[in-house]
Amino acid sequence: MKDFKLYAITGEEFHPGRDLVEVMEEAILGGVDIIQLRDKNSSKREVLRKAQALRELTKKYGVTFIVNDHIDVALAVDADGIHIGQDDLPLSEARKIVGNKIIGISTHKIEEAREAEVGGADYIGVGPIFHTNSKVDVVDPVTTTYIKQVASEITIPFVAIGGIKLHNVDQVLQAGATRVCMISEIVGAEDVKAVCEKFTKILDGKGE
Ligand SMILES: Cc1ncc(COP(=O)(O)OP(=O)(O)O)c(N)n1
Ligand SMILES: Cc1nc(C(=O)O)sc1CCOP(=O)(O)O
Ligand SMILES: [Mg+2]
Repeated sequence: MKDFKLYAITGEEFHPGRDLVEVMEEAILGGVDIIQLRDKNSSKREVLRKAQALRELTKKYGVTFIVNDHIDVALAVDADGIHIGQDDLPLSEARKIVGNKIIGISTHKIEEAREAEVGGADYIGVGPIFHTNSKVDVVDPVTTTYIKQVASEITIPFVAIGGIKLHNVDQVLQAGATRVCMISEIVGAEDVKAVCEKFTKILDGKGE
């Protein structure tokens, strides 16, 4: 897969009154290089409509597009890939359906990371690093210790997620992460593009 650094997940509850595509376009203009559509509340038809719009946007900018949970929607809009959790379809079954599209898997402990790597995942999510209010059924924070474990052992790309903010991202990078993923800190920002530019600079080693 094309490598990435700054991963934004949609979260419309964090920008009431603002258009989804507009917010995600600002994020891309600020340096986000991969976007995931995550929508826990809409009907399948509505998720499809949003996925079509985000597919068009990400194509325009050459940004990778991932769909969370809905493999059928990902296929319908020709997304670049899917993101699945530990309770979703197993990787081997998902692979039969999506072929060589990107498959990302959430992991919360090293055994899950090893299994994902051996099973042929394209990347793993590593989290939640810190406390997060953006996911209801979330496990306790795994802390930066888990990043260190993954960084020292796992060879496929990994992205840190969960409670990551401008004020704590340094801890995440110091632990060995080179890719970060956020919902609220990005899409809930007053100036989405400016926040993403700050993250981009930090990830490029040019931040303050
Ligand atoms: C990059 C990334 N990492 C982890 C997750 C969490 O996915 P999942 O465990 O499927 O939980 P939900 O997002 O569906 O609540 C993710 N979406 N993206
Ligand atoms: C969707 C999700 N998955 C997580 C995991 O650890 O698997 S943490 C998380 C929420 C991330 O949102 P925020 O950046 O607002 O904390
Ligand atoms: Mg999911």
